[in-house]
Amino acid sequence: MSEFHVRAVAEGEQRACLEVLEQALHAKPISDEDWAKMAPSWPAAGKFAAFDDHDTPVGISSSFDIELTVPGGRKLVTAAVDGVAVRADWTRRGILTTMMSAQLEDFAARGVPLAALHASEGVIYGRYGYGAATFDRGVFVERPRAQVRDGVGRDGVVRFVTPAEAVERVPALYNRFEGTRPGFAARPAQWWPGFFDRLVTGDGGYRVAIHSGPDGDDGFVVYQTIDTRDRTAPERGAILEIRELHAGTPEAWAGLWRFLLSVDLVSGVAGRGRPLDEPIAALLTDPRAVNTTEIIDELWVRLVDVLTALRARTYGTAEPVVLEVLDKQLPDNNGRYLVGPGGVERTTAEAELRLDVAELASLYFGQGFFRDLVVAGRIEVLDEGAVDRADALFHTARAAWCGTFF
Ligand SMILES: CC(=O)SCCNC(=O)CCNC(=O)[C@H](O)C(C)(C)COP(=O)(O)OP(=O)(O)OC[C@H]1O[C@@H](n2cnc3c(N)ncnc32)[C@H](O)[C@@H]1OP(=O)(O)O
Repeated sequence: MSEFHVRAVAEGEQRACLEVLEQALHAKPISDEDWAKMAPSWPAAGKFAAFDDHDTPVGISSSFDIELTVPGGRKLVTAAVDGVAVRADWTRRGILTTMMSAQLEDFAARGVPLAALHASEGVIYGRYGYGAATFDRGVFVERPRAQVRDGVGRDGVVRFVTPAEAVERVPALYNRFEGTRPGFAARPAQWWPGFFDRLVTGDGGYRVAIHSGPDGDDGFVVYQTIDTRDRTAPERGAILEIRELHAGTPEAWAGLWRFLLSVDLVSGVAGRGRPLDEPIAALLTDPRAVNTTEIIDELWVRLVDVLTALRARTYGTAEPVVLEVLDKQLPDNNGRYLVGPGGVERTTAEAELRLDVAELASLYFGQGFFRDLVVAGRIEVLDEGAVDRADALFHTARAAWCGTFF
């Protein structure tokens, strides 16, 4: 059997690595035109690949640095892991495992305290210390029933912009939002060409509309319409599918929804990947016009440096708890941590709860409960009183949401 070796991707090898990814994701081969758009978002830096005996790439794992807002509002440098794939004729030989090790060691050596990714499947990343940490919601709003309440979302103006204007204006607009929501991602310059520009200048028929309030532009939406009408059912209308909707103020958010629900010949507005606590039902006269179509994990998070990550966030009011963390890949993280509202430190005190770093990661953004993972046999309880304390410390009222795909 042929052997593989994993190394950093060299300049000029990116496109061949992207081909591995596109094939594994069952996408079309990348055209020259598409590559020209993608290339700025696909530098060699931050990529590890597996190569066969002929130095042909057969696996790829990529990342770039972003900043994520953690509970309490601080921003933490995070390795955004994207573009992970192994060619179908090379799977289940340990290539992903080798690439993940190389990548995690690189993050640790560079002092990057967090890593995050969107998982294609739920069974892959737990073994590398990642846990599902934020969640999002699919919604379908039935347009004929959906009346926005009077007196909200009326003060601003919504206007279409051309793809070229969107490419020029939206990044600066987004960067002004400065999210305080846990999970919010500051998008680096590298992110925009391959994700946003490619979307709005491509042939998917996406429209971009910007909302302006009293202080200027303060929100935007990217959507496409899918016409489901035919001669036998003309009343069916089109489905308007939101791809991105971000707003800097509640009024801008309400104004954008008011606009979307006003578009004619549309029977429903659908959105995937929306925040769990987006108050669409509260905005409408008939809350039953809003249907939740799915709730699914969004960001999988890895605490690369447990102490730095735990220290970066704030905690609720409760007596401190002693957690013993187990980390097979990054053993420097092994040990006990005293976590309380006053701060976090390493300790030699007796452990009260013992858990793997993946379980801790899944609770880090304040979603989910220690109690649930105890019930599921995923946290060892050494002191029963610690479970409620840990939940009071870690859980956050506001739903964590990233809203940025990578
Ligand atoms: C962040 C992102 O980019 S998400 C996108 C991920 N990419 C994809 O889904 C593209 C299609 N899939 C693939 O390219 C590959 O199957 C990968 C990358 C998911 C896995 O690569 P492989 O090289 O086969 O993984 P590797 O051999 O290291 O497997 C390690 C372990 O995970 C298990 N595993 C890996 N992938 C899967 C899977 N999709 N389903 C179930 N188990 C899996 C293996 O069985 C193995 O288990 P073991 O240690 O008990 O033997």
